[in-house]
Amino acid sequence: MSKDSPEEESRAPGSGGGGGAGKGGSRRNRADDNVTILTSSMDFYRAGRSRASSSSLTSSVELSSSSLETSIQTRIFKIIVIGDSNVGKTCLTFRFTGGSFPDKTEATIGVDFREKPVEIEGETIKVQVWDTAGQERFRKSMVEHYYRNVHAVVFVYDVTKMASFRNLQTWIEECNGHRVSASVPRVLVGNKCDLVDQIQVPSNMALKFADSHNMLLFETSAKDPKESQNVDSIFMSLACRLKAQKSLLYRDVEREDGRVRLTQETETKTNCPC
Ligand SMILES: Nc1nc2c(ncn2[C@@H]2O[C@H](COP(=O)(O)OP(=O)(O)OP(=O)(O)O)[C@@H](O)[C@H]2O)c(=O)[nH]1
Repeated sequence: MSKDSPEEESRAPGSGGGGGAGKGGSRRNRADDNVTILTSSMDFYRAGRSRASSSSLTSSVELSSSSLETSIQTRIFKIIVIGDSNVGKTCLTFRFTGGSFPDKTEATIGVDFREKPVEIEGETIKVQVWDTAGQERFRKSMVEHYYRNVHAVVFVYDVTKMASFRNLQTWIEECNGHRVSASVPRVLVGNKCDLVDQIQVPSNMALKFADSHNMLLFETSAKDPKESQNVDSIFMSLACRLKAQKSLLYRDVEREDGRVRLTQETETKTNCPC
């Protein structure tokens, strides 16, 4: 799973830049407190080298009362990026949110979260990307926070490291073990495709795995600027899907420990521009 996992032990990279809760990871995440909006059903679509699948669900919204109005005005989608250490999670999130490849990275400790506002069908949405730690020792205390109120999950492997692909099953099990609904959209990303001479994970093998887990597959490179659009597609496909799923029809409001709990009915729209 990670560098500390049974299959592979690896080095300590490091999260270049970003705006995170970051290193150390034990402080409370502001981002985790606010929004939970969520998912229903809609067909996945193909984008670049991606494959389609579908799923459905109902959901609930939990907003801290003080931020209720603001949160409804600007929706925030929490997307977590999961996978072995060194597969390029930091670089992918950096590429999407900052538009570049970091010169240098170090092992992510806890989490780094970065936000990018995107416009979809006239609505500005904040895509909040949680770059998680791949090394077990740097993620232990944070795992609950990763999965809490998550809207979508990006599983990453390194196309030049078969072990990182094999470990995906463990990452998926961890995700399922944290009660992440099967209907929360998930995608699979094979990173480092620029290293063409070193590829160990054939596309057809990855595709088969993605299909069997109802996920889109993106094969891309955080490093190669020509692939930046494909990197954007990973997150935009999820944002479009989440937006389409969320027509908020509040049915029930109840107060719980100073928080307002809203039950929402979701409605599927199919006019996503992506
Ligand atoms: N060639 C190539 N190298 C990459 C790519 N993406 C990341 N790397 C390199 O892979 C190493 C690890 O990248 P990170 O983004 O730090 O990996 P990580 O998955 O965030 O690692 P942890 O924080 O330990 O979980 C760094 O040396 C990057 O420069 C890519 O697309 N192509």
